[in-house]
Amino acid sequence: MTDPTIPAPGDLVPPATGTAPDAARPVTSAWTGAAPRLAGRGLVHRFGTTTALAGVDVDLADGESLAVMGPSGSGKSTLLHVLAGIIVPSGGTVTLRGEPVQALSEKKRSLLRRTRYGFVFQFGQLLSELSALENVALPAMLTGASRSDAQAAAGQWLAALGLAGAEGRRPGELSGGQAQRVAVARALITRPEVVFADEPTGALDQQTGHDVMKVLVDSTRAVGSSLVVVTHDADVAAWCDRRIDMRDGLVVPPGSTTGEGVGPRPGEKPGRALPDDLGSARVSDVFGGAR
Ligand SMILES: Nc1ncnc2c1ncn2[C@@H]1O[C@H](COP(=O)(O)OP(=O)(O)OP(=O)(O)O)[C@@H](O)[C@H]1O
Repeated sequence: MTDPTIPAPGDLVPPATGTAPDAARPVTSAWTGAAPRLAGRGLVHRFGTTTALAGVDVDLADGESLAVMGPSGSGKSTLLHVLAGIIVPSGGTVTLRGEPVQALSEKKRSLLRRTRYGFVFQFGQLLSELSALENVALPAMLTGASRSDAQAAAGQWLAALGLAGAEGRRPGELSGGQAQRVAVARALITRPEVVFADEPTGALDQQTGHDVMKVLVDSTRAVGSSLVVVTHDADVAAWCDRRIDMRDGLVVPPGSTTGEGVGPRPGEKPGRALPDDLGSARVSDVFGGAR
C-alpha cells in the first residue's frame, strides 16, 4: 500500500526559472477569507525577566508563506518556536486547524512536530554521521515508512532539488548550499502542513541564499505546505507572500524595523540570540523534548 507521507514521483513541481523574488503574490489569508491553518493569539513569552513576546497575533493561511523580520532580539525565533510547539508560551494560544497546540502533552506535541511540521534551520540540523540520503529518509522512517521506501523517496527528493549524485555524501562533504537543499528535502519528505525555517540562508552567500530560497519556496508551494521564514534579510523576505516585522516582542507596522537603529546591537553578531547548543539541541527540540 502506498504510504501517503511519501512523495510519489512527479509530486514535486520543478521550480520555474527566472521567477522574480519580489513578484506580486496574493496575500492568501486576506483573499480566501478561510480559517487560518495556523494561528497565534495574544502570544506572550518570558525567559525569566526577559519578555521575548509581548502579545503577538499572527495567522498563516493554507499554502501561504510568511516572513518574520526584525532586529536581533526582537522575538522572531521565539515566535517561531512558540508557533511550532517547541516552546509552550507563557500566555496566549496557538491553534493548528483550530486545535489548540499547547493543550497537548509534550509527547503529542513532539509527535505533531514530527508528523505535521518540517524544519529548516541556519545550520547544524543535519546528522553528521548519516549520508544526505539517510538524513532525508529519516523523518519518513520516523513516521512509519520502511527504510527502503523512505530511501527511495529521499532519492527522488534529492534529485528534484538538484542533488542527484550527492546521495552518499555526509554533511561535511557538502557545500553550505547543498546542505541546505538536503535540509529542505528532509523538511518536506513527510509533506508537512507547515514548514518553519529559521534564518535558512543565514550562513550562505547571497547567490547561494537566493538559490536555496527559491528551492524552499517553490517546493513548499508544490506540496501545499505553509511556510514561516525568520530572517534578517529583506531579499529573503521578498520571496514570501507576506511579511510581518517585529520589535521588542511585538508586531509593528511594515518597514518600521528597517533603516536606522536596526540590526545587531554594538558588540553583537547577527543571530547572537541563538543558543550556544544550537545544533544538537534543535534536532532534539524537533524530534522530542521541549524547552
Ligand atoms: N533560551 C533563552 N533564555 C533566555 N533568554 C532568551 C532565550 N531565548 C531568547 N531569549 C531572549 O529573548 C529575546 C528574544 O530572542 P529571540 O531569539 O526570539 O530574538 P530574535 O529576534 O530571533 O533574535 P536573533 O535575530 O538575534 O536570533 C532576546 O532578548 C533574547 O536574548
